Amino acid sequence: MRRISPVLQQDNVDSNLISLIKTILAACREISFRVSQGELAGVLGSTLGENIQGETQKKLDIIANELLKEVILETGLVKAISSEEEDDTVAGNPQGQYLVTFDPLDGSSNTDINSLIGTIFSILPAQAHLAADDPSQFLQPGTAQIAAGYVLYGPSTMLALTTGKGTRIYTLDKTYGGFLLTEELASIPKYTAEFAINMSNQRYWQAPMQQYIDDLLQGKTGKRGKNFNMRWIAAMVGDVHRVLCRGGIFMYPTDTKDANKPDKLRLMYEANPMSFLVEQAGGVSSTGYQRIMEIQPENIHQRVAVILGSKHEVETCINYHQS
Ligand SMILES: O=P(O)(O)OC[C@H]1O[C@](O)(COP(=O)(O)O)[C@@H](O)[C@@H]1O
Ligand SMILES: [Mg+2]
Ligand SMILES: [Mg+2]
Repeated sequence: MRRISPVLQQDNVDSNLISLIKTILAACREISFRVSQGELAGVLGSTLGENIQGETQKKLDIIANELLKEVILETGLVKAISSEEEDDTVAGNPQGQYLVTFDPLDGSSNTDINSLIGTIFSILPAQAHLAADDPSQFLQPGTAQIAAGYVLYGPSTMLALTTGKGTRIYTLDKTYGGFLLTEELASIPKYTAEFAINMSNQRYWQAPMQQYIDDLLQGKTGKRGKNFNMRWIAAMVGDVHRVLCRGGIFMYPTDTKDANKPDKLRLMYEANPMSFLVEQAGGVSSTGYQRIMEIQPENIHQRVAVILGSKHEVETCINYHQS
């Protein structure tokens, strides 16, 4: 099985970018180790703090954020970072070639039940004309991403990574200490009979999503003419991993549950990197109205509606939004 560096070299990835990716993965290996120690490492439970988005921070959110921030900035390759757990962007080397955004710990509510969690990251090009402490340098659409990936801390620790030449899946070999390629090119089946959505929000969705789900739930005897199964992991990283492995449609639509928060998932830390991975595996990712990677971000903590996965099913869902 192949290690990461030769695979990336074969894809003609710049040596600085390879070294940045490997540094991010070194931090993820450390997070993976601490996660596997659970209560023994004292990493479970909540802190007294909240992040900028008013969400209670888990101890692991903070630990993962600090680890990633420190190692990424130490490389000297990065001009600034932006994290879900940081109110503001953090400046690095003014000469750095890259910007990194990350969700240090996705699926925080799963930490206390020993269930799936992960780290999501995205790498953008630095903007020469903007200062290292200027947050507007991050306001680039997802199409500008140079690389994106996630590390899933599950029964095994797995990495999905793209640099724009397909999405590859690696598994952490804990004896050797590095990630080995275990799936050359992920390919999301075009058709699916599996959906993922938080059904408890149904009454708060907009009409097109209500109608799409209603029709889908009718099964074989309804308009769709087939039965669907449902899964919900409560960690986007776990749901997207399933979609990459066997297809499916994952949705977190706009809702009216909280007037201050019509959308839940974050564009820069969750939606864009996952969209890049999904598109590179032959899937589709949209808000229902627009390709997610073409959204021009207006602020770093912006949230968006997300519909992603198997091409035919996502396009069917998009049609409900456009009729
Ligand atoms: O509470 P819900 O509706 O199940 O939300 C689950 C969603 O929230 C998230 O956990 C948000 O991520 P964080 O843990 O990084 O805040 C997504 O990963 C997931 O899809
Ligand atoms: Mg998250
Ligand atoms: Mg998070």
